[in-house]
Amino acid sequence: MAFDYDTIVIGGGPGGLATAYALNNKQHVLVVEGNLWGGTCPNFGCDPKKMLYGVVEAKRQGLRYRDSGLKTTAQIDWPKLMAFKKTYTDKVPTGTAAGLESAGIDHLSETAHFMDAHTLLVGTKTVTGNKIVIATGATPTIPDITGSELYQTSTDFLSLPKLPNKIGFVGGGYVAIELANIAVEAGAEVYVFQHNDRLLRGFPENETQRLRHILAEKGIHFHMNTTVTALQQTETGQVRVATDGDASFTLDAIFAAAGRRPNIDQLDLSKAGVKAEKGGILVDEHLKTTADNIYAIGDVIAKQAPKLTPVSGIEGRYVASTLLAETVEPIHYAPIPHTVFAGPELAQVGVTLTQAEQSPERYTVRHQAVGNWYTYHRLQDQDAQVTTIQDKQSGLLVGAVVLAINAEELINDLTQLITAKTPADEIKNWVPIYPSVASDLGYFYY
Ligand SMILES: Cc1cc2nc3c(=O)[nH]c(=O)nc-3n(C[C@H](O)[C@H](O)[C@H](O)COP(=O)(O)OP(=O)(O)OC[C@H]3O[C@@H](n4cnc5c(N)ncnc54)[C@H](O)[C@@H]3O)c2cc1C
Ligand SMILES: NC(=O)c1ccc[n+]([C@@H]2O[C@H](COP(=O)([O-])OP(=O)(O)OC[C@H]3O[C@@H](n4cnc5c(N)ncnc54)[C@H](O)[C@@H]3O)[C@@H](O)[C@H]2O)c1
Repeated sequence: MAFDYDTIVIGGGPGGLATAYALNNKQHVLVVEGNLWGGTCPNFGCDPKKMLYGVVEAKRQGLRYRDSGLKTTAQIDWPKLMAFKKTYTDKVPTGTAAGLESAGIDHLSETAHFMDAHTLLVGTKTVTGNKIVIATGATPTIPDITGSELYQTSTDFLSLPKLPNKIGFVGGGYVAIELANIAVEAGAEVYVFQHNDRLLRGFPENETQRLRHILAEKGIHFHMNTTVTALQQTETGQVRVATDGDASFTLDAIFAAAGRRPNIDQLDLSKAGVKAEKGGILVDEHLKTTADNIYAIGDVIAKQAPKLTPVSGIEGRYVASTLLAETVEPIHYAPIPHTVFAGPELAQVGVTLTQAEQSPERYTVRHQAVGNWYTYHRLQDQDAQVTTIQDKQSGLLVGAVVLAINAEELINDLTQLITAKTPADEIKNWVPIYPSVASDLGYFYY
């Protein structure tokens, strides 16, 4: 049977675009996007978030330097901050579509629905593909409670024309912590409601508690072991937030940050024989779904790997090389660093602290309070902490946790050492800029 396309990619985010560009010029490819070209990350995720974070963190750095010769009364002008964000985000959808156009990749701005394993309804058009790659990402989960229509999401937060005075976040994960930090730094009164006693699960508890303490000192009110049970609009347009405890709260806005669910509602997966569970589309170690000709990648799949932009890209390029018969190997993930941008940042990579503590015969764990080291003293980051995990037999670095200003940079450098399996004596011959984050690297390696 002749198909319209060799491969159709559903979703024009980091994963789908990586697939399409890797297949381009080798296959006849179509990409379909039902909302904004570029997907979550550049339109309502990582990129706009970090533009806001960069500015509020500059204000915070000013405060850190207040006893170091910097006189500052910096304040955040929210409308101008939003305008700054829009200087980047406004151009993303058109710029992304223009990039596809100039690369000669066919693309349709419509939502796709399966009709069968090879056929999609895209708007009013029917298109067929030999292979199909699902890269439809994820969307915020809205807790199912009375008044849930009053919840806003991270997408709304990142476009707020005016910063509300009193803001609540439900959830204690990446989104809640990062946005709560931006909101409190920008001058809002901020409440975080977490249904259990653990923030940022997946990161070591000691570090998450330190971070919570730092954020509480900035003014964030943490309500742990608190479940929000109902929301109600007040006559003045505020939101009354009822909880399972004694307290209730009247806020100007409340945001659901209770995780993200896979974008599969519109796909009609059953018509194509593709199976999914709560965490996402089921795939094998080649990222093939339960239908033989259909693959799935990125945030939409059920997986152990973190749901992050670079991971979607890796999976997109991997599936492309599978489709081009360039590889028959199962997907392999290099160590994946992740960071919570919360002023300071909490970052980790590789073997986790829990894994290391469970196998003391295998790993050496070193916790270092580095606040008095030159780098962190200069930055006035007295709380900085670095934990390294080394393999006892080889002496190689295999994991790290960093809670510090610029943790993203240090964790990137440590990731490089872990990935390249760089031994300590090789670092000694390496000449980084001094003084810099990289010039500390040797001190983390024994
Ligand atoms: C607030 C926030 C901050 C984040 N910060 C970071 C960060 O700092 N670093 C990081 O690495 N990650 C971050 N992430 C996660 C990151 O955004 C995602 O991991 C990444 O965007 C996933 O890429 P994807 O291509 O798999 O999915 P997406 O980017 O979600 O793209 C999927 C696309 O598919 C489209 N689509 C869905 N259904 C259909 C359909 N039926 N037909 C056609 N198109 C469809 C969607 O409209 C969307 O554009 C953040 C996420 C959020 C929400
Ligand atoms: N810096 C980054 O890399 C970054 C930033 C933002 C988002 N992300 C990605 O986006 C994903 C989603 O982030 P997220 O913060 O929405 O999810 P998350 O999974 O990180 O955290 C969800 C939080 O909500 C809580 N929760 C779950 N169900 C709840 C309920 N019914 N009521 C109240 N609380 C509930 C959980 O205990 C958890 O604390 C992340 O896991 C990550 O993959 C990454």
